[in-house]
Amino acid sequence: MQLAELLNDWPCTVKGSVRCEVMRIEDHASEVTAGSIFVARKGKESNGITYIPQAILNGAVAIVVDDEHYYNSAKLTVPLIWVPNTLSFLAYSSAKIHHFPAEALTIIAVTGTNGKTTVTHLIGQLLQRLKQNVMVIGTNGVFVNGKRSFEHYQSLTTLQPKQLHALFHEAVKTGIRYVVLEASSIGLHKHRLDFSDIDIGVFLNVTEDHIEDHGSLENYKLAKQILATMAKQIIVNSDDVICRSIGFSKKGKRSFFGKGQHVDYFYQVLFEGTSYTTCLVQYKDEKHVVHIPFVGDYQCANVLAAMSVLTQLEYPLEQLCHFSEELTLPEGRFERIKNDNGLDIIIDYAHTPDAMKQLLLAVKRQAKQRVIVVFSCGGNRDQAKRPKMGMIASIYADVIMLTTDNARDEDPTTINEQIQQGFSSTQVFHEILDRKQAIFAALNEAKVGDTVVILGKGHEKTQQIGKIQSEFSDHLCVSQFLHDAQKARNDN
Ligand SMILES: CC(=O)N[C@H]1[C@@H](OP(=O)(O)OP(=O)(O)OC[C@H]2O[C@@H](n3ccc(=O)[nH]c3=O)[C@H](O)[C@@H]2O)O[C@H](CO)[C@@H](O)[C@@H]1O[C@H](C)C(=O)N[C@@H](C)C(=O)N[C@H](CCC(=O)O)C(=O)O
Ligand SMILES: Nc1ncnc2c1ncn2[C@@H]1O[C@H](COP(=O)(O)OP(=O)(O)OP(=O)(O)O)[C@@H](O)[C@H]1O
Repeated sequence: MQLAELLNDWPCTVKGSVRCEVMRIEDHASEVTAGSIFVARKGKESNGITYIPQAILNGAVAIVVDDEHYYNSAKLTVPLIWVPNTLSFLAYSSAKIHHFPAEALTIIAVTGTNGKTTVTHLIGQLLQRLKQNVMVIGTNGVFVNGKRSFEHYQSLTTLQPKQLHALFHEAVKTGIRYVVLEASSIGLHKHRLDFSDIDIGVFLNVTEDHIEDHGSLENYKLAKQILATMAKQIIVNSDDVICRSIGFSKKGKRSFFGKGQHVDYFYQVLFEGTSYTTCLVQYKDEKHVVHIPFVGDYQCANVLAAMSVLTQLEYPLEQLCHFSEELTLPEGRFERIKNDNGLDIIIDYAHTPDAMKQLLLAVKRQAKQRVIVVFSCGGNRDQAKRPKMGMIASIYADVIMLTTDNARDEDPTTINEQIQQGFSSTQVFHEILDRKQAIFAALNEAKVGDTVVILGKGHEKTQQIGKIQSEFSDHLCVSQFLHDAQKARNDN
C-alpha cells in the first residue's frame, strides 16, 4: 500500500515524500524489514525513538512519532510522520494495511478480571460443535478450530494490533467466520483493540488486578468499560456490581446473565457432584436442565456466558445445553492430575484474590480431608493483593506452602512476608522458595484423602526470576513426583 493511501484518513503531518510502498507496520526496531514503517512509541521500559536509527538501518521506509519536539528537530533520511497518538495509529494502520479484515468477521471479545481464557475457549468449543470455523486468541495462544497455531506469536492476553490484524486477515483468507478473543484492561487502554470491529463484548467480572498499571480500581474499571463503547452489543454478568453498572450505561443492545432476578439468561445450581454440576438454565420461555462437566459456581457462570453469546448469534439454546456436557477447560484451569496415591491434585491458574476465593470455595466443598495450598504472588505487580490472597488461602487451607511465582525483580521472601500478613495467627505454613521443592514437599506432606492445590501458574511453561526466564511447569513437577513415588513403590 502507498504511504499516501495509508495516511489518507488519519490526522498527521509529514516531513518528506509519501510516495513509497509500505509492506508492514512495526513497533519493534529489530523486527523492521525493508518496506516497514516504524512506529516509535513510548513504552514502560524504553522509548521507541531511541531505536529509530536501528529501524532505518533495517530498512524502514518511514518513521512515525507522537513526540512534537522530536518531530520538529529531527532530520532523518526517510520521511518522518507526526500523529497525535502512536498507539491508536498502530491499531489504525495495522487494520488498514490488511484492508480492515475484522469487518468481514464476527468478532467476540471477552473481558473480566478472571475467566477470559476459559470463556473464550468455551465459546470456541460450542462453535466447533456447531461445525463453524473459529479462531480463539488469548493468554494460552492462538487456536484454530481447537488446534494450537501461530506458536511463534508472543503470549499476551490481548495481542498487539500488528499481530491481531494479521491474524484477522489470515482468518478471512482461510474461511474462518468467528474470532473469539480476550480483551485485557491493558490491551483496551493501550488501543490494541481499536478498529477490531467487535460484534459482541462479554463482561464477566471486575474485581482487583493490574492496579499497578492503571493506578486505581476506578481507572481499571474505565479501561474495561472501553469494550462497552466499542462493541455493537454486550453481554453482562448481572451478579457483578461493576459489570452491571457498565451494562446499564451501555447505549445499544445489551443482555444480562446471572443468578438474580430480571436477567435475560438465568441459571441456578441444582446439584454439585465431584466432577460435574447440574444447573437449571432459563432464557425467555425456555427451561433446560444442564449437566456441566466442571465444579464451582463460577464455572456455571462461565458456561452460561458462553451459551448467551451463542444464543445471541441465533444458535438454539437447546442444542447448546446438550453440547455443554462435552465442554472441557483450557490447560491449567482446574486441572486434576490422576494418581495412584489417593490424593486429589489440582493445578489452577488462580492469581487474583477473587479467582483464588472462587477456586478454593469449590475445592473446599468437596475436599475429603485436608487442603494443602502451594502458592505465592508475582513480583513487580500489585502488592495490595498479596495479604488479601494470604487471607483467602488462610480461610480455606489447612496447610500453606509458600513458594515463588514469577518473582521478577522482587525478593520472593519479601513477597511471602506480605502474603503472611493476611494469615490467621494459627495458620500452619512452610516456605520453600524453590517451587519444584515446594510442590514435592506439599505432595510428600499429603496423606490419602488430602487435596493438594497448586496455584498461580496453570498452563505456564516458564518462571521468571530477576530478568531470567527458566523453563518451569507445575504439571511436569507433579508428574515427576508421581513417577518417582511409583518407582519407589515398585522397588519396595
Ligand atoms: C505493559 C505492556 O503493555 N508491556 C508491553 C509493551 O511494553 P512497553 O510498552 O513497556 O514497551 P517498551 O519495552 O518500553 O518499549 C517501548 C517501545 O520501544 C520498542 N523497542 C523496545 C526495545 C528494543 O530493543 N527495541 C524496540 O524497538 C518497543 O517495541 C516499543 O514499541 O510492549 C512490549 C512490546 O510489544 C510488550 O512485550 C510488553 O508486554 C509485556 C511482555 C507484558 O508482559 N505485558 C503484560 C503486562 C500485558 O500486556 N498484559 C496484558 C494483560 C494481562 C492480563 O490481563 O492478565 C495483556 O493483554 O497481555
Ligand atoms: N468467572 C470466574 N470468576 C472468578 N474466577 C474465575 C472465573 N473463571 C475462572 N476463574 C479463576 O481464574 C483463573 C484464571 O482463569 P482464566 O485464565 O480463564 O482467566 P483470565 O481472565 O483469562 O486470566 P488472565 O487475564 O490472567 O489470563 C482460573 O484458573 C480460576 O481459578
